[in-house]
Amino acid sequence: MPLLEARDWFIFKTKDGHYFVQKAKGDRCLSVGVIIPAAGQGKRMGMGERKQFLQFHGQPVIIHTLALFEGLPEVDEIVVVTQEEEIARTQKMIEEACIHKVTCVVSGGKERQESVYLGLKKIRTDWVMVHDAVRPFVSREAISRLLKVARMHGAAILAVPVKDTVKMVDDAGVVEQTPDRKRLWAVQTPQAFRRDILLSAHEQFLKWDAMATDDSMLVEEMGIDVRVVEGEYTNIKLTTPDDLFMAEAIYQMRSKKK
Ligand SMILES: Nc1ccn([C@@H]2O[C@H](COP(=O)(O)OP(=O)(O)OP(=O)(O)O)[C@@H](O)[C@H]2O)c(=O)n1
Ligand SMILES: C[C@](O)(CO)[C@H](O)COP(=O)(O)O
Repeated sequence: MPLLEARDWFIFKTKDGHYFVQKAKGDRCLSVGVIIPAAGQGKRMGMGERKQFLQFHGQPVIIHTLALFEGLPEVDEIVVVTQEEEIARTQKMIEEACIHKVTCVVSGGKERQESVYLGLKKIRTDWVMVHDAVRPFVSREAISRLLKVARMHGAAILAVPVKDTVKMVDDAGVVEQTPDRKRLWAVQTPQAFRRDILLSAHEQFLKWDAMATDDSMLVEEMGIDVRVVEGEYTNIKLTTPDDLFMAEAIYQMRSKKK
């Protein structure tokens, strides 16, 4: 919760004593950037080509994702983070696809978190969305909902209610606990933050030498409330080969709607 709410302003105090002043009513003149982490190996997909570069209906997966953000008026800048050896090829794909909002393609790190941090140090916008290159199906409507909430509160993420029952299981494969499903959400990207909040969170985790599987966790650990915005079940992350069948079904469903 903000430390102080004065009419149009929030003042946040984080666990390690940082203060952030957040203008409420989502100051629309603030610039919005997107960091696209695309430096993964795609081990679980298990294909020769890294999954972010797999051809899908005539374009690499990453280009489908970038084209979406290129077409969003709210987005001022895109920074792509990829493997060092993929930078030249990625830049060429971006040029050929006429993606003009990409200001730079930078080399990523061993972990997703490091890649995002390297992108964060390059981007200069007031607001930052972090979106996985391998989530090509997020909708413009969901992104607009996310930005509206983030502008009001400083941090927001897309997520969908969990459909299956989820259990905590110990190392011996024995069920330890069944959390209340009504309170469980499957988290997606984009995740949207004030850039200063996200940068401070990443730098704090670097000091702690700690890891997180999403950017929201870093901000949560700073004691800042992160709002959940309902996403869509079609906003899948291409992770394992079966996801490609789902991707084809989503693509066909959307083509029929056009
Ligand atoms: N060191 C890393 C690891 C992941 N990513 C990116 O983060 C997104 C989500 O990561 P994930 O789905 O786990 O991709 P991979 O790490 O490639 O998958 P795997 O764990 O199967 O290797 C992807 O766009 C991936 O390219 C990244 O930029 N840098
Ligand atoms: C950030 C994320 O997409 C939210 O669900 C997910 O945590 C990424 O996990 P990955 O193992 O790096 O794909």
